[in-house]
Amino acid sequence: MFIGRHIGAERVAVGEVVFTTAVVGYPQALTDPSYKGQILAFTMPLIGNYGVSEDQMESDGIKVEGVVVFEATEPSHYKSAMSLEEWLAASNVPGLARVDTRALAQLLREHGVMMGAMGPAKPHELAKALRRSPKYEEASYVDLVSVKEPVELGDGKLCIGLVDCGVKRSIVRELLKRGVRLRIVPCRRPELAYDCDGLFVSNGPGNPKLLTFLAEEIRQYVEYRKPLMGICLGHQVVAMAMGAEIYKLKFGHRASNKPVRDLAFTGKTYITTHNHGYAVDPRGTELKVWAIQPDDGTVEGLYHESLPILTTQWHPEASPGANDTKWVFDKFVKLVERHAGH
Ligand SMILES: NC(=O)CC[C@H](N)C(=O)O
Repeated sequence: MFIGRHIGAERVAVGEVVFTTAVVGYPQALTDPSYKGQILAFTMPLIGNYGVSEDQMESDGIKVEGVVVFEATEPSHYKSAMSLEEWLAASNVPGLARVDTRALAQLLREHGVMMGAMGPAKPHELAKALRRSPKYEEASYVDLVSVKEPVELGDGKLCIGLVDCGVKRSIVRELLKRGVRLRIVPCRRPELAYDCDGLFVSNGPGNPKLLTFLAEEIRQYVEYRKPLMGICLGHQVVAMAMGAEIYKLKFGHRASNKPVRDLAFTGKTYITTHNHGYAVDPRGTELKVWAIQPDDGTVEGLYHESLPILTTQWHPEASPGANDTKWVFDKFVKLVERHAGH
């Protein structure tokens, strides 16, 4: 039990408690749909210094269930529209401040991530809320953050279909910047984009093992031998489609300075942004590993020798984080161009 100062919405939240060691980028993290179902603790002790503005949002609003910080600071930035506390209150999301989030991170590192409840309530009420809530691994979140109907964006010649499991705005921006047309389709209806020149499966929340319906669809798409890319949840789903196993990491990778070693294309080690609790074991499949996380050997990138498949477990769009691996988007768009004969 951690006791702190209640901030934000006056209500109880339940979710899987995870931590990020990112130092800046809290507006992007809080609005990343991949965090749906999770309570996010920041080990960086000062959160809120530069307030909140629309251009930092990765979706239409806060997606985490609850926020844990040491100090929720008052903003000082010319673009800031409101403080972290005001934003949480306006978004109906509870927060907990004055918590030793580094001690919380150590606890999660030792015992692994776990479900938690937080809010202005008595311990037994929180315990009850926790008991009543479905477990993170068993709950399906993608439908809550996917588009309901297809959306077309951009006006390039090349068309890329984007299967939306909760895509970050910065991924959409990176693809559009490269002059393509995007057809964003609901995660349950990927076939609406099969006639595009390439297919992209987005990041997203929850346990990838619950997405067998999507992996099955992607397996069929692979038969067309058209370009296919996945980021994070998308990487996991593409790997599942090719027969890979998924396992859960003890406490995940959530940071904006994780190393990724490129073993195949550039031979360099990059500083990258991560937000994943699950990982892929591609042994026994036709997929080849092109990138790993050197600290624990986690598979971070996959490709296929004869099919145009490219994936990353980390977030090359960064946001928040270093822009060192944006070239992965160039690589995919070139692949799509080549296959489309442009
Ligand atoms: N950012 C993501 O796409 C996260 C994928 C998945 N929910 C995981 O935790 O591993």
